[in-house]
Amino acid sequence: MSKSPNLYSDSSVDEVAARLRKYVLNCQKAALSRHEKFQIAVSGGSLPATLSKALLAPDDGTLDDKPQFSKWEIFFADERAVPLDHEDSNYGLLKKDLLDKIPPTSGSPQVFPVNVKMLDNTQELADQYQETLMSSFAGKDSVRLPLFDLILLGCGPDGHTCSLFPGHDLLRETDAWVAPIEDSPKPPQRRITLTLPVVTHAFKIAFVATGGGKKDILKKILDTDEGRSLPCGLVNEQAGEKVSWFTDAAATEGISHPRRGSL
Ligand SMILES: O=C(O)[C@H](O)[C@@H](O)[C@H](O)[C@H](O)COP(=O)(O)O
Repeated sequence: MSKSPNLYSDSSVDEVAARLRKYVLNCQKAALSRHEKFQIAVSGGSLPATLSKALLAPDDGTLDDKPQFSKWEIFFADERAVPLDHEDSNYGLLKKDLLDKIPPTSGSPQVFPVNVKMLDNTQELADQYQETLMSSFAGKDSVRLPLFDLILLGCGPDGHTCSLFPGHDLLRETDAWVAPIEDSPKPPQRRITLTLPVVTHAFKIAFVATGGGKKDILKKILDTDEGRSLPCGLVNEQAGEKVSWFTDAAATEGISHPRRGSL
């Protein structure tokens, strides 16, 4: 069993964003030294806004403090089966919150949205996205699982993450890298998602959860046995110290998690 996840709790969202920036840039540095690119996956929800706050803050002038966006490959940890300009699209959200705001001088990331020609069939949408991952991660070699440098996730009030929901059959998926879901309890119902083995295989996994609305679920996930079987709890259990939680004081009130890391 791997060690516990790291838990960082700051007093404000601005401080969470500052810490997240440092963490993402550390991950970027490690990734660039491994393979000269930075391959990440991001979810929807409130994450893109916090990520934008983190990454678009002024840098300190050193290379280590600059997002080198031209070396980034951005994939989606989950996506809704809607057109890219639809208000429910995670791509659309990331575009609005982050991509459109990156100054031209900072370079442009390569972004991998879903193939909108497949929106009518979520199985095909998932299969196509898996093909996209295969060509980006496998090259000519066949790999068992894609190895993301970093996966950035949110945590839902029921403990879901990506579009992996508590008690859903998808949590038992072991073959597919990307799977369809047609009965998401969080609207819209039709989505695709990275599967649990892909998430836990990543080099690093970061959860960003802020605000008093996350307090009860974070306590459950981080402090109770029941929470271990929730999707976020499963990621914690299976990926251990590769996981870091970026939270604020409102979200962690009353938590007695054993390892409050410092970064
Ligand atoms: O597309 C989605 O619905 C998300 O990827 C989902 O997993 C989200 O990250 C959580 O629901 C947390 O959302 P909030 O950060 O808005 O609470």
